[in-house]
Amino acid sequence: MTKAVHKFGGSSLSSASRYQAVANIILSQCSAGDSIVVSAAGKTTNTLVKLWQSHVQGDAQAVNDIVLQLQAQQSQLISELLQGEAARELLATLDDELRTVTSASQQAQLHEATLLAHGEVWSARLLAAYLNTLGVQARNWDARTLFTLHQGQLLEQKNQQACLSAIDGEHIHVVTGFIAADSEGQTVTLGRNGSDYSATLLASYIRADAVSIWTDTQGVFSTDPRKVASAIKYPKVCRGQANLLARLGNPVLHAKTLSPLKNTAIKLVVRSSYDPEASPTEVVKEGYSKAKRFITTLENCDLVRVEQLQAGEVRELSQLIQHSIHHFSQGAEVFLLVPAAFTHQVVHQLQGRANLVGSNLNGCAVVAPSNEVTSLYQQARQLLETQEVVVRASHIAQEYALFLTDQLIDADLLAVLHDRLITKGQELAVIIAGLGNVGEVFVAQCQEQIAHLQQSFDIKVVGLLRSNQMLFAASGITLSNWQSQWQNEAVSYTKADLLARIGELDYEHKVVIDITASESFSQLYPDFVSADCHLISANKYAGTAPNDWYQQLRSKLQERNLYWRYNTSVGAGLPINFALADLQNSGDKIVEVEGVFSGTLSWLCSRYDGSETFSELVLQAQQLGYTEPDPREDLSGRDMQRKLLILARDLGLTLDLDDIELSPLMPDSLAAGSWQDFLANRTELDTFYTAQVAAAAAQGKVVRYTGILQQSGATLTAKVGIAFVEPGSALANLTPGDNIFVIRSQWYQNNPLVIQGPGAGKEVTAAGIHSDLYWLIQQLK
Ligand SMILES: NC(=O)c1ccc[n+]([C@@H]2O[C@H](COP(=O)([O-])OP(=O)(O)OC[C@H]3O[C@@H](n4cnc5c(N)ncnc54)[C@H](O)[C@@H]3O)[C@@H](O)[C@H]2O)c1
Ligand SMILES: N[C@@H](CCO)C(=O)O
Repeated sequence: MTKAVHKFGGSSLSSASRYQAVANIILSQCSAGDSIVVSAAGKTTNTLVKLWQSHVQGDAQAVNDIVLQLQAQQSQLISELLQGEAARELLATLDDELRTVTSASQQAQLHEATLLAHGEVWSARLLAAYLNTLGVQARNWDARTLFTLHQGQLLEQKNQQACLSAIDGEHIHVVTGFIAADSEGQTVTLGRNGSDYSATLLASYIRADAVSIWTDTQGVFSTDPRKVASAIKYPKVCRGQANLLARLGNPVLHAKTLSPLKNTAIKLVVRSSYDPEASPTEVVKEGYSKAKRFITTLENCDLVRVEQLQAGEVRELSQLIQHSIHHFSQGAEVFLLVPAAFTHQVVHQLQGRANLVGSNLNGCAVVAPSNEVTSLYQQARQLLETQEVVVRASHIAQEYALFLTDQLIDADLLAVLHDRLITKGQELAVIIAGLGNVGEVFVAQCQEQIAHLQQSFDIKVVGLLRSNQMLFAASGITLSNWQSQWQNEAVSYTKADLLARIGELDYEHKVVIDITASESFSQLYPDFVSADCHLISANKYAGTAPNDWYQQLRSKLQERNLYWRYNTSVGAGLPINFALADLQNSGDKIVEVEGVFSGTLSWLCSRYDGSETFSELVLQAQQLGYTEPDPREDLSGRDMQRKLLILARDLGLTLDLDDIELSPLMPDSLAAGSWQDFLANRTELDTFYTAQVAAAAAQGKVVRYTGILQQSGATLTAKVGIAFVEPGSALANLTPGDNIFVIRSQWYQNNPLVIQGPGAGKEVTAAGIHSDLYWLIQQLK
């Protein structure tokens, strides 16, 4: 049986609705035998610390006020989550505990760690009780009965026995984080981020398979994503780098968290309790992931020079102040980087061997693969200089460069540093789905194109997908002979297989390029976005999906800072979406887009002169690679209707497909049945079309298939259909296969902006997809 430990931090439990979200995660991801380690809800620990300070200052009024505040907060959580007896029981216990706190304070018998422990005890008790009301067999554990320390050292054997006998396979075990007991049974705390440490300790004692740290960020990023929007979430980070980051200011993982995992195969992942579907970061053993680039910031530290630093002394000091301390040697001297609040304690402990050499320092550290550190150090130094940041001290080591400065590295400066130092030298994994007309040409062009793009970005095609088989190679497929690799290595796959392979990719960036004509493939987009993939589509289904689904996809992309390009879905390689976006971004207001947006229908109408039947021409258009897999998608007007909807949504309109009026270029009788049925009855199409031609000719006109999107005040016109146009007009004189987009806007009112050119065809479409890929890379660089 596999066992997992999940840890939820304070922000994940900050309100009743957050508890409910956590319970949902537990319901969907946990099974009996799993353990849930919890921190104190929201800011409860801070409030308890304030209570302690008021007690120390002898401020009885403040103690009372804070007790009332805690009572109100906890009672509210209990009452919102539990009912009846379950609620009454917890409220009564809470009252008893707070009464004991007040009287202990009055009698000067309050004990700091015991007081702080209440936060975790309340969370574990409430979560277990709430899970029970949901029908989960949950049990709540006070970690003081599981973890014992003697003189600051864990009693490993005793703890392991206690944990193994407590954690049975029948329950979900909700365990308090942060707290333990000493050998006299007194409460001790495990320090900052102590609950993460509790989770990995418990996992090591019960020999769990995996630990998930659920937090408010989606994983480990190249820098703080709250400050830098373009921070890159890494799918995998090595334990060594994670450890170093923890000591150099990255708040996601504490150095201590990793120590119980040493010499174990326990998997550690960091994921978001706010977005459980988002792919996590896995912290892996050395050698299981390439080293990445990071930049962290440091605030308010002191630099202390130490004489004769003993082995293990830094660990003891970290234990003492319950905060990780970074140390390094420069020349023959050893330095400690200590959070300023603890310098006094550290200097005191070192008994005359410590000298303060810099105080109130800020700064940053660049953590990177060792062969890149020297050049990054030089670039960072120069950048800091140009930004007029005074570097008081710096240090370069094998895996990082450290800069200690007077000024704070604020979000703007961090964004500049991140942009110049971290986003370079990254890799993009490309997954191409659909190896039909366009897809095959795209892959053939890829070899040369990627060599060209490679100059600025490392790109690897890692996946090729057909509807039933895929070829996946995480280190890259050799494009010069992908066909023979396909013959030997392609395997059939399910959606789950595909998502698992994408989830395993150790790349900074990933993109799925959809060159299928498959609606079901487009329905996987939300999963791709959850796996942090950018999207490029030639396929029109996602862009024309029902509005709610479409909007959710857009928000999800935005939340994750991911891009979606689909320029070829309208007008093939023509820059129509670019043009509309540019006009709007520069303040213009588009009032009308009119024209011919189907390569197939343009080709058919322009080529038809009566010398060949219309259906004969349809088969030729299919051969030329203009049509959709089933050309009735074109003849029905549906494909052009989709294009008009994509344009309308780009203009900010909230429409669905059926809001666009449509008249087909084929008789309704041919819509049903298979393609073979269509072929058997194709004369019906010929009769239909000749009738249209005759009707147009009677008016001195010719047949074309056109579309219009027009906004006039509150009136919106959106339709595609058969039109009879003047023989000399621009619509009549299109080169067969060309599209034309006539754009009227505030700025292009009387003399419209016209974009015209090939609107279908495998070469131009494949080239258009390369243009989308190029655009994506420009954004990522
Ligand atoms: N042909 C053009 O000129 C043109 C222009 C612009 C956009 N497009 C769009 O490009 C897409 C591809 O067009 P095409 O002409 O190459 O079509 P196609 O039918 O020749 O190729 C599509 C390929 O996708 C594969 N496929 C289907 N479902 C799949 C799945 N679930 N996973 C992986 N592969 C799958 C099919 O087996 C087929 O090989 C369509 O969406 C089309 O609308 C085409
Ligand atoms: N079948 C489509 C392909 C381009 O989207 C057309 O003819 O326009």
